Amino acid sequence: MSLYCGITRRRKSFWCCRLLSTYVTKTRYLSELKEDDDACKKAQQTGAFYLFHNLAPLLQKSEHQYLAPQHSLLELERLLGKFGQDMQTIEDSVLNGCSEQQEAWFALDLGLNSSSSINASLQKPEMETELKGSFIGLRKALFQLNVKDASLLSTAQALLRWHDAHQFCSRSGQPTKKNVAGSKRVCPSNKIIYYPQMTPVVITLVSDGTQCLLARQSSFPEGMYSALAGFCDIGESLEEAVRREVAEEVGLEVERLQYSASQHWPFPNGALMIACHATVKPGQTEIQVNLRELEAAAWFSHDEVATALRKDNPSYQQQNGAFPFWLPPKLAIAHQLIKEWVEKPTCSILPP
Ligand SMILES: NC(=O)C1=CN([C@@H]2O[C@H](COP(=O)(O)OP(=O)(O)OC[C@H]3O[C@@H](n4cnc5c(N)ncnc54)[C@H](O)[C@@H]3O)[C@@H](O)[C@H]2O)C=CC1
Ligand SMILES: [Mg+2]
Repeated sequence: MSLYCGITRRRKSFWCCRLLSTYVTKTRYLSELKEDDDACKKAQQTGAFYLFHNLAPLLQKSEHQYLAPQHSLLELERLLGKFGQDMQTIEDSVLNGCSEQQEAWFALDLGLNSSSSINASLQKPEMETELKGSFIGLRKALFQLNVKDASLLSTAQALLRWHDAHQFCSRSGQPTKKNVAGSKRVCPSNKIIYYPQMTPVVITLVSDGTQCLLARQSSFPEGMYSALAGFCDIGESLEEAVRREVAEEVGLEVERLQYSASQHWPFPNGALMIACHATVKPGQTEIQVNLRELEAAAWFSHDEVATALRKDNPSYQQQNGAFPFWLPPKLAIAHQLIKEWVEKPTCSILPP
């Protein structure tokens, strides 16, 4: 008993003396801001704001990329004042991260929830001039952002969209109230709490050991092929979703599965992409493309895929009547999955 207490005491003092890492400190700070409205309001005073207009982020062009400018609360108040917007607009902002020095970051949409959407859209060009930037759709800008800004703006957009779409309680029909950080909404009449949600999507690179299977939808840019993707159905495990999607889309049965990585993806409405490698039995590679979902699917050799991966700037021009084959850009998890296979084609072949 006394020995046990001794160990406990020593452990306790070890934990107390240990300096928390920057990551842990930052995480705990963010968690406090999500729970404590007063602390979060205080953090807004010294925080930085990313601005959006109808879910399009404010960006500034710098050579070949876009940068996401930040604004202080003071700058924001000046801007809202100038455009005759209500200061209460700031209450619609959502917390989307913080710096290592614990400067909290927020996102605010100046075009949504406006008392007059006509007025808001009229003001957009003037706001852009005032802010020395442009509100650009995330689909257009995502691949020209650095990794940090892409991740921050994707999260912010998903949160802003979720709040815009969840203004009312689905049970009572009453308006719901957002907490200051925007990590939840509560119905004042029945106390139901709504939390922001992501939709799980599986993305699978199927291989037969020497080739990999890539497909394209008619909505993809010409010539671009990617791994097979699909929304998880309710009640499905990850493994079941992969097996079903591959069967539905190309008529094959996968037999082995290896998890690779995951990524938050802002389209269409904020998805959690879960990436896997999978294999089919040698000789069972005949594809039957489901044309309701895909425009085309095909097996590609290691060389073809490795060459396409090396292309930094895909050409959208037809060559000999066809569009050259290219792959999703680096930021997309599909790219990472394909790169992993090129570097180690056996990564999807696990012992049975
Ligand atoms: N980050 C990346 O590397 C990649 C991301 N993706 C993303 O994966 C997503 C899913 O891929 P798809 O092949 O389009 O999915 P999919 O194969 O499940 O087909 C889409 C269809 O599924 C139905 N559906 C079922 N549940 C849905 C839900 N919760 N939301 C929307 N539609 C639903 C709709 O009818 C829709 O037209 C795409 O929206 C795309 O943005 C796709 C490829 C690469
Ligand atoms: Mg699909």
